[in-house]
Amino acid sequence: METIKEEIQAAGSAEVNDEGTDIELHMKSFSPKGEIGIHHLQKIYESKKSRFEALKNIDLSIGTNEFVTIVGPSGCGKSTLLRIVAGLDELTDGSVTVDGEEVIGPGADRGMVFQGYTLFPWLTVRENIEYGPKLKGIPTLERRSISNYFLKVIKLESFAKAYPKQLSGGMKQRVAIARALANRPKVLLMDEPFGALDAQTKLEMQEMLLEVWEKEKTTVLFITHDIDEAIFLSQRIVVMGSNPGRILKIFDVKLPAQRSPEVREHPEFLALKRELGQLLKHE
Ligand SMILES: Nc1ncnc2c1ncn2[C@@H]1O[C@H](COP(=O)(O)OP(=O)(O)OP(=O)(O)O)[C@@H](O)[C@H]1O
Repeated sequence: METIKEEIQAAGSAEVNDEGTDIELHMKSFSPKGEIGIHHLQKIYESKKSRFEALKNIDLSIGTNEFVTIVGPSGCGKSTLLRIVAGLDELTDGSVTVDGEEVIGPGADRGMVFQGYTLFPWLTVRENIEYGPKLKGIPTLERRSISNYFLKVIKLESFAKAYPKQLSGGMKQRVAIARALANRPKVLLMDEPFGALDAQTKLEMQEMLLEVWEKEKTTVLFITHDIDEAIFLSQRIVVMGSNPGRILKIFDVKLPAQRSPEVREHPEFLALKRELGQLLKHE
């Protein structure tokens, strides 16, 4: 076992306890940054017959380990913006940077979680989590320590060998989050990840996501239609309007950093909910 311990510690990212039975991954060697810069971004969808300005003059800076949520009416360009930050869509003008480096395509520094369950059905939960690290050529032993760590974080250790079809919707999304995080992204991009879940599961997932975010120190850019969800999760909320897609207003969420379920009754929560509701009603 000593050999395993040495091998993992040499990799600089994990430690084995004294018994050597439980491989525990630590974040020592992991120094996340994840500053996102969106500068004068414009996106035009153009075909022979039509021209549609989906995003106009978007300027937004998101700091390291910040949790920012975008809300706005359907079609205002939220997903387009997120996909451009992910490098999945091309921008027309302006630029997007992560830690000062221009985004020119998808990269392991940005993890993505969508509403649809995008797990590989032919792989087990553990194999899904280990998929990214395996692609990167991370050795089996280290991959195992990564999946052990994230199985614990998402509280699905006993489902390591299960296949996606054996999981509930909430469990699948937990695995999707773990799979994205296993790549050690600096930025987690989430497009309505809890949109398809029932109300109770959604609340549980929100709490779990905040726990994970506090542990992992990743920057999160999150999209939702749900104002309560936006306020509960975020440090800042970006409200977008449509035609063309643009930023209307950015709100600081002045709630305690530690978000317990009771925070939903906080006067600041209720006041912000009213203000956001009013703003979105006119969009
Ligand atoms: N490939 C495309 N070609 C042309 N127009 C597109 C394309 N993709 C998106 N659009 C248009 O761009 C606009 C923004 O779409 P987007 O999906 O980003 O909005 P959204 O705010 O995420 O909407 P929703 O909340 O309904 O998911 C919409 O009007 C959409 O029809």
